[in-house]
Amino acid sequence: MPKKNHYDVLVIGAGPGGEGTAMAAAKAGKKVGVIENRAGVGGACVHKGTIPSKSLRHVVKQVIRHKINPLFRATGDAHSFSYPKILAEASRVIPRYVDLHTDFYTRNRATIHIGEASFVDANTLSVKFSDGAKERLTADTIVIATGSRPYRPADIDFNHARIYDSDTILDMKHTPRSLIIYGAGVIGCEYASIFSGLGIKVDLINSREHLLTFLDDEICDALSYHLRDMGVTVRHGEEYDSVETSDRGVTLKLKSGKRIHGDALLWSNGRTGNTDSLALEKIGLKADGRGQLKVNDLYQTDIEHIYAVGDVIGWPSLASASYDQGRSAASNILGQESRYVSDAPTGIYTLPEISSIGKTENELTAARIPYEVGRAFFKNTARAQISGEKVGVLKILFNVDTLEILGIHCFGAEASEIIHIGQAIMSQKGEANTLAYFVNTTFNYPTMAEAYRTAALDGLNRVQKV
Ligand SMILES: Cc1cc2nc3c(=O)[nH]c(=O)nc-3n(C[C@H](O)[C@H](O)[C@H](O)COP(=O)(O)OP(=O)(O)OC[C@H]3O[C@@H](n4cnc5c(N)ncnc54)[C@H](O)[C@@H]3O)c2cc1C
Ligand SMILES: NC(=O)c1ccc[n+]([C@@H]2O[C@H](COP(=O)([O-])OP(=O)(O)OC[C@H]3O[C@@H](n4cnc5c(N)ncnc54)[C@H](O)[C@@H]3O)[C@@H](O)[C@H]2O)c1
Repeated sequence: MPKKNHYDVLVIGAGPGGEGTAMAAAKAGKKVGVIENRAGVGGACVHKGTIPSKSLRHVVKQVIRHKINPLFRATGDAHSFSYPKILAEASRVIPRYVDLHTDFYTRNRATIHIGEASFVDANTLSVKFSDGAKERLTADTIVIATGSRPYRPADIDFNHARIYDSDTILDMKHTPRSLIIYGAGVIGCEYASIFSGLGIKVDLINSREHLLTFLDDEICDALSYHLRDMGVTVRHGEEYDSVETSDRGVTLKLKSGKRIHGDALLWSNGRTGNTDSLALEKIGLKADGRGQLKVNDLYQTDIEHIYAVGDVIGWPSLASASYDQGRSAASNILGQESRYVSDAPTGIYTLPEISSIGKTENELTAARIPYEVGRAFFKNTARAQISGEKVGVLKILFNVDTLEILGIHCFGAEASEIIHIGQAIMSQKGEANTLAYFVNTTFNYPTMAEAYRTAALDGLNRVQKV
């Protein structure tokens, strides 16, 4: 094998997981190669997932403001914003992001090979290029960061012009009047917000009994209320039976006998790990039924020098966690101390957004931990009064005896930013993590962070001894 084709570390996939690994290993002086089967770096995160959906949401938020703000309403007709137009605006961020991150690889001398990787043996990968040519690369260590893609049941015709998943919805060329979303997980709820925000009638079909069951009940209820308030019809406990299509639309038949009609269908019911093209059988590794790989706390697969990070290992399947898992895998490869990523906060970009960290009320009750709740409603903060973003609440759950903060749950504007203040305090050891911080520290005013002080005072008032 020519020396130029041998690497210390070879990474498959240039999404957040692959980038985190590649950057950390390259900075430590390792010779790093990255194999990526898309034309540009960034992974599904940049091309199909986090970045386009958040950018789309950002533009939709601007449209909503435009529609409701009397100052702008007089200047034009907000209804002329079609989905393709909004998509075009939102998509501008992608090439900028790809250029920026390509530079990161180049500056750190990590070589990118654009092609499809598959195993030849446990130290050799074959790369198939778009023209059919192949090249072999070898490495001491290999990191699988191949991510995931939408799960597509065999009985749904995803080639039909009216049926989309979260990848293909980013190519939709028309503005439907009504949209059925099947699957009310994070992706389903975020897109329900986006499309209802555009004035499109949305039917959100959930196979479970509540939305996003991992959230605190109160936050779940608030999300349901606000989705319905935006015109989304939410149906729980429903399972699809079949999908019928015509040139004009889609009918989703449910096992309960209901027939839901829509101009288009967005299927967002789970994802599959990208492992089927890796020829894992050549090295004796096996993915589970969802295409995911099992790893230990060091992100090693059953083969010591083959690691896996990101969506391909399943939970929590977040860009934030994937990047840090990649950095941790690199630390392990380098023989340094590393962190198993188990503390990622939840950030859900519905309208309004949701963020949380730590335990929910249900979890604390089940564990018989004596806790109390301190709440602050955004409508009572000066900053929310000024910005007009008055919907929202910050909840702090704390131990009644020690005042230790056990969980923070936030619903409303900038929730995913605000959460980090609480996260920083919760990560302190011992007495440094108490409610007292928020009442004994002066914060900028007017800010949304004021909600922490209000919630802490509310909580303390509840535990004052009589
Ligand atoms: C609609 C949507 C919205 C999301 N929003 C958020 C959010 O707001 N916040 C958040 O934290 N997370 C969000 N996520 C999740 C986030 O995008 C993923 O967790 C993240 O992309 C996972 O990173 P990764 O590096 O594991 O994989 P990916 O980003 O999927 O990258 C893996 C790359 O490897 C490539 N690849 C696969 N197989 C091969 C092969 N054999 N050879 C070469 N290359 C290969 C893939 O094509 C891909 O480009 C969202 C996801 C979706 C779908
Ligand atoms: N803001 C964010 O952080 C964000 C946004 C979008 C997506 N994501 C990530 O993408 C991942 C995929 O999102 P999603 O909405 O496609 O899927 P999801 O895992 O949230 O679930 C979507 C739906 O699929 C079904 N489902 C999922 N797993 C199932 C199982 N094991 N058994 C039965 N039914 C199951 C459920 O009906 C659920 O309503 C999420 O796990 C999330 O981490 C994150």
